[in-house]
Amino acid sequence: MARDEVLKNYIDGEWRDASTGGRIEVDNPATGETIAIVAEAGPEDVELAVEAAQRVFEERVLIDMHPYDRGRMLFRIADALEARGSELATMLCDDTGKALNVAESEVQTTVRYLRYYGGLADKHEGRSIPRGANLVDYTIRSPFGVSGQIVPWNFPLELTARSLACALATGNSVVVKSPELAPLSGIAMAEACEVAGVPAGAVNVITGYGHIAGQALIDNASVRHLVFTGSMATGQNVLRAAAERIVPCIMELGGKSAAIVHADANLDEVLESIRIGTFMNAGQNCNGLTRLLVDRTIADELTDKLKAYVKGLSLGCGRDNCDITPLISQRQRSSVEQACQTAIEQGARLVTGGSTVVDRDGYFMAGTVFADVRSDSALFHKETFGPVLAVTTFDNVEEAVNLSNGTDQGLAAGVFTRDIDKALWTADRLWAGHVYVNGWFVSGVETPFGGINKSGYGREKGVEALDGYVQTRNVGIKVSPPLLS
Ligand SMILES: NC(=O)c1ccc[n+]([C@@H]2O[C@H](COP(=O)([O-])OP(=O)(O)OC[C@H]3O[C@@H](n4cnc5c(N)ncnc54)[C@H](O)[C@@H]3O)[C@@H](O)[C@H]2O)c1
Ligand SMILES: C[N+](C)(C)CC=O
Repeated sequence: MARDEVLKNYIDGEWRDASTGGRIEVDNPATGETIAIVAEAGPEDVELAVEAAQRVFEERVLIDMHPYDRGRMLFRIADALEARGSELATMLCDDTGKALNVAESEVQTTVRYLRYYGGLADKHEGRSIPRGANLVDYTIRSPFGVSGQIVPWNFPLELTARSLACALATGNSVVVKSPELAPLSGIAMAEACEVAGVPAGAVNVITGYGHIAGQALIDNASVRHLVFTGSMATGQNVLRAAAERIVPCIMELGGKSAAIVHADANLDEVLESIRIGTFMNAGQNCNGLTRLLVDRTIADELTDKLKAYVKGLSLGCGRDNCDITPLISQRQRSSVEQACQTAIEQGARLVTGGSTVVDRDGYFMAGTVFADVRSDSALFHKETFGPVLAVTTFDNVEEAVNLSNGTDQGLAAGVFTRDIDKALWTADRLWAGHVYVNGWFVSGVETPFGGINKSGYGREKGVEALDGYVQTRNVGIKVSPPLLS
């Protein structure tokens, strides 16, 4: 792409400039340099996109397609993305700042979501309900219509695929609002849909700011289903708009997930989980390992190990596959720095890091560990979304579970122990959508994902996700006995 080319919105099968003529400059978080310019969609563009999606729904284009063919359409989108795999991984690296190996894995996960739900498209069945001799009764699992999908910047390609695949598999049409900080994945997804022959208007992708294009999407009367993945504050705003129109929502919000480390844990496994759970993608992971709850008897030993381990992690550009890559923006880095400052003011002990990296361009922040983090402090409760770990000690299993459950969120939780009884007892009591035992992020596209409490509701991933994209309707038929001659 030429640097001054403005990348367009994909609406009704066509590439369109923004009606406002507005544009958004996209920068590389590792350098601060502009890498692309995208059209800034306004309310008029959103209206056009929703109209196109609504027409597809009213004309029953996807509903009447054989589910097997909807599945094959998803396979073709997957093929189109896979064919550009290494190019897309590099794009993700530059657009979000993440490490190339993380970006490669995101592309693979994206392809797997599309194939997984493609395979399920003809298996999401209704049921027949026995009601006696003179009645036939069955259910139909119908799409909602236009699904408005709002995507965050931390995993923009796989999170676009995750919701879009479920929506198309079940016959909904889609308008995706890509994140303004990392909009290139949405464009790549639209390009793949075009290559795959997705009917015009079935998938529309707009790039624009949340408070303008996002707001116009959630307020649009024809949008009958919302999927929001992002922060709690924006999620509450989405819910208010949805409440006005009684629109169902899938809410995938943030977390403050804790790992419990018992005295018998394999500490090397714990450190490896911290490398990926806390520091991968600069800690910008909704289900990241952000709090470490450690048995007091091993707290000093583990904190010393942690200090050496985190200092030894490589920091640098995503293209060099470093462990700690830049944050998405200067604003995000300032917010993380502020959280560190508050932690110190509230009595936490800085073990390592805590500051921005000043000797290079980009939005880098050192890998940071705080010990003695009090359970009433902001660092214990508030999502930081940066490379920061908060360590707190416990004296017994009940206290560990209470500390883990002691925030108003509940996306993920973990336990490290060699004792299977202790692991199962704890897993049962950890109030979170996911419990990881002896390894962080041990889940896949086929395992259901979602929050408890203020981390949201509804499930993405796994077979369960499809249920959130359909409404069950019932047909009851009175059968009259035939006239006997
Ligand atoms: N649970 C999950 O699956 C999951 C996955 C990834 C990220 N997250 C969460 O996302 C957050 C980070 O992402 P973020 O900073 O992009 O979140 P964000 O809430 O700032 O933005 C998310 C999306 O919402 C849009 N938006 C902003 N204001 C809007 C408005 N008024 N109306 C409609 N849309 C609007 C943005 O443009 C963006 O596309 C973290 O809290 C993280 O935990 C959750
Ligand atoms: C997309 N995921 C689940 C890997 C990390 C969420 O931010």
